[in-house]
Order: sequence, then structure tokens, then C-alpha cells
Amino acid sequence: MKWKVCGMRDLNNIEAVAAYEPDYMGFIWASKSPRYVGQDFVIPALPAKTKAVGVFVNEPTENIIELSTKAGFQVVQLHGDEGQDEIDALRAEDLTVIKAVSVATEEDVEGLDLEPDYYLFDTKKGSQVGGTGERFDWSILKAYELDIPYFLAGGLDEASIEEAKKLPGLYALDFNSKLESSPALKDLTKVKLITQNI
Ligand SMILES: O=C(O)c1ccccc1N[C@@H]1O[C@H](COP(=O)(O)O)[C@@H](O)[C@H]1O
Repeated sequence: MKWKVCGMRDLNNIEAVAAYEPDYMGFIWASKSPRYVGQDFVIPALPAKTKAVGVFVNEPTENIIELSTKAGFQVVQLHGDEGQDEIDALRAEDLTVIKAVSVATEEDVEGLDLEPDYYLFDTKKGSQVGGTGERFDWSILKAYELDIPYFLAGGLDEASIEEAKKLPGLYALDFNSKLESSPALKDLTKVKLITQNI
């Protein structure tokens, strides 16, 4: 099972988490997030196995493309109202695209017709986008039939792994706020527990 740690910022914490070699590490460029890295952030060297992910909410595509070179990420996670045109433009630049979908009911997953590289299913909570720290009803995904693999997100921690692994179509687990001692700082004891259970 692939796994991702998201919402990183502190350089010492990045280095310490990177030592566990997650498959993906996420950095948030959404100014309203408590995990926002800031416009000038440059991602430090990561293990060869770990892909850097830039996380955005309705950011203009040209800004994402420019940042991908300046900050150093190859994967983009889109949490806003982005559509197929944005996805195609990013993929044309050799970026891998993860499209987040906020989920509360079966209707949120039925009839998905975008073609990103991956979906990411996250918890729908009012107007909040990402980082809710809350699980949604995973039984909604038991009928998932699309060929597009997905990341599961929303309040995941080490205790979520066993149950999540049973879901069809699951590609990766995405850990964020439930690992934190404060915004953007991940607790290494929890990270280690993930590596032992993933
Ligand atoms: O974490 C944030 O602050 C955030 C802000 C804007 C977009 C995405 C964000 N985080 C992503 O949200 C999911 C779920 O996080 P959580 O486990 O519920 O805290 C995850 O994919 C993060 O990458």
C-alpha cells in the first residue's frame, strides 16, 4: 500500500519524516491553510522513493506550472473546482495530477467523469476544503468501479489502515492533521506506527 504524508513545512520535521521514506510528501500552497508553506518555499531534497506533491485550491494553472519548477514538485493535488482543461494543461507539462473530491454521500462519487491520474476522496465539511481531520463514510466507496485509482484522505491515522485496505480501487492512504502535534508538525511516533502497519 502506498502512503502519503501531507501538510509538511518545517525543515527539521521534513527531514525526520522523510527518513521513513513515504511514497509521497505533500506541501500546501493554499493561503488559508494553517499548513500554507508560503510563495517562496522550496522543497528540500527528499529520498529517491518519495515524490513531492504541491497541493492547491483554485490556483491559476500557469502559477502551478511555474511553482513546480521553482519549488520542485512533480505531482499536483487539486482541491478546488478545477476541471478537465486544467488537468490536461498540467499533464501536458509532465505533471501527475491528483484531483480531490469532497465526499459526504454516494452522489458525490457517482458519475465522476474527470480523467486525472488519480482521484483523492476527502471529507466534505461545509465550505472547508481539505484538512478537516474527519473521516467520511467509507462504505460509499465499496461500490467504486472506475479504472482511476484513488488516494483515501480525511482524518486518517495509523488506526485507519487495516479497515481502509479492504476498499476496492484504493491506491494510497493520505495522512495529515491526525499525525500533528501542531499545524504542519508531524509526530514521529505516529509516522513510525504507520510504517509498521501499512
Ligand atoms: O490540510 C490542509 O490545511 C489543506 C488545505 C487545503 C487543501 C488541502 C488540505 N489538506 C489535505 O486534506 C486532506 C485531508 O486532510 P486531513 O487528514 O483531514 O487533515 C489531505 O489530502 C490533505 O492533503
